[in-house]
This record gives sequence, C-alpha cells and structure tokens, in this order.
Amino acid sequence: VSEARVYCQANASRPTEYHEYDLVNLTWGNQDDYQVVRRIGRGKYSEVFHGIRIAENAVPLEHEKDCVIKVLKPIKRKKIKREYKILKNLEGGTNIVRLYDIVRDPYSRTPSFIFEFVNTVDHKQLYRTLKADDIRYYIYQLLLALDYAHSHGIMHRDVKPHNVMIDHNKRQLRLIDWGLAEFYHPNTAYNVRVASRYFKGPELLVDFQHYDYSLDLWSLGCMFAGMIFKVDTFFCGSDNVDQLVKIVDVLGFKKLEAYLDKYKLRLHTSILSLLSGKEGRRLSSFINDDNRDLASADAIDFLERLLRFDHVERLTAREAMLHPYFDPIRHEVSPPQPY
Ligand SMILES: CN1CCn2c1nc1c(Br)c(Br)c(Br)c(Br)c12
Ligand code: NA
Repeated sequence: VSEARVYCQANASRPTEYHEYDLVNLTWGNQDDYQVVRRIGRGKYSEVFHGIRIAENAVPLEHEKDCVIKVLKPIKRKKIKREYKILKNLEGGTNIVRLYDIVRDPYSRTPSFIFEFVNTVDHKQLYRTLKADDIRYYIYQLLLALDYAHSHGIMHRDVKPHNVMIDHNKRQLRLIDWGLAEFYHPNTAYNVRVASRYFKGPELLVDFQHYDYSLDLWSLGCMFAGMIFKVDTFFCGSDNVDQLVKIVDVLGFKKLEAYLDKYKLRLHTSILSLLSGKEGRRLSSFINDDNRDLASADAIDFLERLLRFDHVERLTAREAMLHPYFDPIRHEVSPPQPY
C-alpha cells in the first residue's frame, strides 16, 4: 500500500469539521437574485448557464454582475455537501474558481451553484493559438491551483482541459468542477471510477485504490502532452482497457510490470496478453515540424517526470513548478505559496 509523499496529514492536522462534509449545513441564498442569460454547456451531472446577479441593493459594477449558474441534476445530497465544503475550504485559493452562492428552485428544489464568470473560449480553439511561453504560463497557473488544493488536503480527480477555464485576454486561469474532488486521508481506499477516460491515471486503470494527490499530476501530464505536441488527446483510448493499452504503447510493458510487481497488483491474463512485449516510445519521437517550437527538450524532460506509472515517482505540484522548463516565465509568476 502507499501514502502521499506530501501533505499527508493536511486533513488530520485540521479540525474534524474541515473534512467531515456531511456535517455541513447548507445556507441557501435567494434564487431570485440571479437571472439566466443563456445556456453555455451541459454535462453528466449539471447544466451550465451564463447568468447575471440582480441583487436589488448594491448596483454591481458592470463586469461584477456576470456569473455562472451550475444547475445540478438530481444527485445525492451528500455529494452536494462534498462539493460545497471543498469549494468553501479552498475559497480564495490561487486560481480556484470562486463560489458566490448556492440557491435552489422553490418548486423543484433543484440546487444551483453560483460561480464567478470566466470569459473563456473552447479549449481546442484556444490551444491552437498558444505560443510556447503561454503554455508555460498557464500550466504554471494550473500547478499553483493544484498545489493550493493538495496543501489543503484535497484531490481534484477530474483535471482536464474542460475543467480549466482560461480568459486569455486577462491571462486568468480558474480550475473548476470540484464535483469529483475528495479529501485525502492516508491508507484510504478510494473509488477508481473517477476522472475522464483520457486523463485517468494508471492507478485507476489497474484498480489501485490507495491513490493520492499525484493522480492530478498524471492528468495534468496528459493535458500538457496534448498542448506541446498539438494533438487533441495524447492517450486516446476507446474504453478503460484500451486506455491502458495506449499508455503502455508509450511507456512500455516493462515499466508497467515493475509497477504491478511493486504494489502486488494483478491484471487479467487477457489484458496482459494485449500489453506484453510492447517496447514503448521515446516522448521525443512525438516531435514534428508542426510542434517543434512547443515540444522543447525542457518540455519533454518535464513531461517525462509527470507520466510515470508509479504515482510516487511523479513530480508533486510544488516540485513541478521548480522545473527548469518554467525558467523563461519565472519573472512574471508568483512562487509556490510558502510551505
Ligand atoms: C461548459 N462551459 C463553458 C464555460 N463554462 C462551462 N462550464 C463552466 C463552469 Br461549471 C464554470 Br464554474 C465556469 Br466559471 C465556466 Br466559464 C464554465
Ligand atoms: Na464547477
């Protein structure tokens, strides 16, 4: 079994009510303070709208009144409490999306979360326009958000481009959708059915339940690989077994075997037969004329330290920020929060 290399006692060192989220009592705001402008998205668990705050008293500044209304589909009340408690615990954290309010419909009693608005465009469109230093800057900002969450005892568990809102004009990034996030406790078995397929860490795919914050760094690595190699999805599996096949195609079967041996994990012979013998590919073999300017030697070295089967070998968010890859933008970003 294994435990996190960092922030292992982040929850144990805080009062019980910090992580006992089912004790939280939700204080509901007034749904009439908000008006829907238009729908901007829908997911498995929610529908998302651009809204405005029409609170009668203070006349908010022009940009202040914008908000995002996340209408939750019928889910367990406990899950609402978890997302709410995590958003409150992380409130004000670097690049963590700000929760303004929670409201519910008087008739349907459907709960909605009211968030700050981020003027974002579709990530596929945005990433095509990013230069090398933009990628350094935004990945650094995402690492600041992850280090803040991890230092506060919380794993995000769904890091992917769809959950990283970027307002490129303001050079502002926000990590959103903490609906799958969870409190980290050592020696705890977690559900492996988390994260989105292309961003699932090997630990989830081989059913290793004693994972930790380092899961988020694998997902960040998958996102970063797509950005520097200019591909939509770096590990693009058709199902959870194929997802592991795609990872072994790159990292090689030998390293998977070492990981399985270390943690005494077993895979079905049918799956092992799909994977055995795969040599793997050097990450530099993904460089081409289209991505050469982004996939620098530093970027590849940084990526190589994230995409490790063994979660304890991956860089932590804090270690990642100190990698030489970020040297060209270190002058314009803040250092990791003091430990
Ligand atoms: C599907 N889309 C597009 C933009 N956008 C979406 N979901 C969002 C959520 Br949840 C939040 Br919180 C914020 Br802030 C923004 Br912006 C969001
Ligand atoms: Na959200």
